Amino acid sequence: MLSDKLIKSIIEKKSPIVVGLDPRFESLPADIRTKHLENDGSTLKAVSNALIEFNRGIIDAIFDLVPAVKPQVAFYEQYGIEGMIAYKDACDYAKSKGLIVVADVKRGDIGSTSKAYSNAHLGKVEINGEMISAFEADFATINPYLGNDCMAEFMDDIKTYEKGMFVLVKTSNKTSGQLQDLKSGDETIYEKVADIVCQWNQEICGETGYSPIGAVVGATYPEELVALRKKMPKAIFLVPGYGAQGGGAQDVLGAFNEDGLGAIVNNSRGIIFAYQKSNLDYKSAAREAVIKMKNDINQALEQDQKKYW
Ligand SMILES: O=C(O)c1cc(=O)[nH]c(=O)n1[C@@H]1O[C@H](COP(=O)(O)O)[C@@H](O)[C@H]1O
Repeated sequence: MLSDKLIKSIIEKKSPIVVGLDPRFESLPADIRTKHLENDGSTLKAVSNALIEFNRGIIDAIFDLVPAVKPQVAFYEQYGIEGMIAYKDACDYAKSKGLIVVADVKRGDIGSTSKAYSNAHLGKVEINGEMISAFEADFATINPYLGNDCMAEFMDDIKTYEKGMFVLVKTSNKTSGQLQDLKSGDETIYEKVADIVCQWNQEICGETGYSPIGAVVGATYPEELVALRKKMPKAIFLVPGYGAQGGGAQDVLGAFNEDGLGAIVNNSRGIIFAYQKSNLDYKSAAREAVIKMKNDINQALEQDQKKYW
């Protein structure tokens, strides 16, 4: 089961970290930008080729240190079809290096439309009797706003192809409370979503005790992380908001179970653009940033008596 694969890789690499592949063309190293603009002019293709070169460099620099990467589709989609070619390359290249890929697509619609999203990112499409993969990720991020049936449509593919999903429970952004913190009866909306995740966790769970149905909870809400961890013991938490959004090692401690497992912390800009605050080239700077993040989190876990290894 995918949750077992992720937990085992976290243990093997001693690294509960996911690197966010969220490239912005204007922030890429000048030599990469110049080379591709010279080759292809001011075109979407030039950008796409630059993103491919940049991402491959990042993946080469960090694949032995972390279990997973998380490409956020918006950074590719903005460049149209050419951008999506770079998105697919990020997924495929990461997988070729043994990494687990979290497709940050934040999908969810009426059931039948969700099924099409699931086909695109986790499952396959049928063409003339043949089953073919479009984008082949492992996990997808899911927006639960439309309710249970929008999530249920991903379950077939999760079971058939050993995939998983991370459901948005309490997001890291400033105004996440505007809807998510509203009360319905005794519980907030995000607690209601957590209840749904728990129900899915009863239905599917791996030998490590963790389910491939995980939860997104932001590093920027450390108290909520603690409470939600107790509420969803079998869910792996995807924790964004570390680094650029202000979260640090102490803030994410609550995401981990007493066994020292159960969470992967995402950092995108703080790793891929670490070179901007360093004298190193972009690959070495990304590697250094991952090592520092790993040490910081492991040290905090050790002090909290939660370190697994
Ligand atoms: O689902 C996500 O990954 C996500 C959820 C959330 O609550 N907050 C959040 O920042 N994210 C994503 O995590 C990444 C954070 O990027 P950095 O702030 O650069 O580390 C982006 O890809 C966001 O879209």
